[in-house]
Amino acid sequence: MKITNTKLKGCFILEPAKYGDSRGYFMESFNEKTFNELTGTDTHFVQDNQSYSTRGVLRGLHAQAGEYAQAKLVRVLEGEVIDVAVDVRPQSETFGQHVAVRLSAENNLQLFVPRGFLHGFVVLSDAATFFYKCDNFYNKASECGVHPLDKDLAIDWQIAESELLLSDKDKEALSFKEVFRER
Ligand SMILES: Cc1cn([C@H]2C[C@H](O)[C@@H](COP(=O)(O)OP(=O)(O)O[C@H]3O[C@H](C)C(=O)[C@H](O)[C@H]3O)O2)c(=O)[nH]c1=O
Repeated sequence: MKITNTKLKGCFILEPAKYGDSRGYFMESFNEKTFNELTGTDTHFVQDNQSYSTRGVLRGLHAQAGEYAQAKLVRVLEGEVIDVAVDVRPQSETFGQHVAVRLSAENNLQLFVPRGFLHGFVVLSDAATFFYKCDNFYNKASECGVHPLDKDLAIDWQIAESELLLSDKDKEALSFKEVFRER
């Protein structure tokens, strides 16, 4: 397992070791001991999520607030996405900054999104199966979101806006400044 820092403290890109042979390949896609040693965290995931989306679907930017905040380890089982994590940790020096990482079944990369981040992704391939581990349970009442095309965040989703497909919830999401007005 290789780990790479991003410009956002605690947000890492991980690449599992892949063992190929004449049959195909094997990899440990996740190992708690290895993960915590490499990230220097004491993370225990409790819920796995999976979603399937066609090209242009954008899910996000979401987070759960307060005691139900979730760290996520995200990866793509099929297809390709641009995955985005936005730092909204109140005291962070990189508050409001984001990373955008191309994750695909091909490149086998994973992104660790710590608690205190907004998260979202857009599908670039014809379809994508997205899989992620969460270190806290789903709690609908704690859900919060920011519009993914927010002008202040200025995220480059690398796809024409005309191709995007958002849920009504995401279309109606507040702007970054409306959600974090006190900053
Ligand atoms: C997140 C979640 C949702 N649901 C139910 C609630 C709805 O009936 C249905 C679809 O939920 P939603 O439209 O919020 O799904 P996404 O738009 O993919 O949301 C996710 O999108 C971005 C990428 C994230 O990082 C979050 O994990 C999550 O917010 O699944 C559950 O039952 N459990 C869950 O953990």
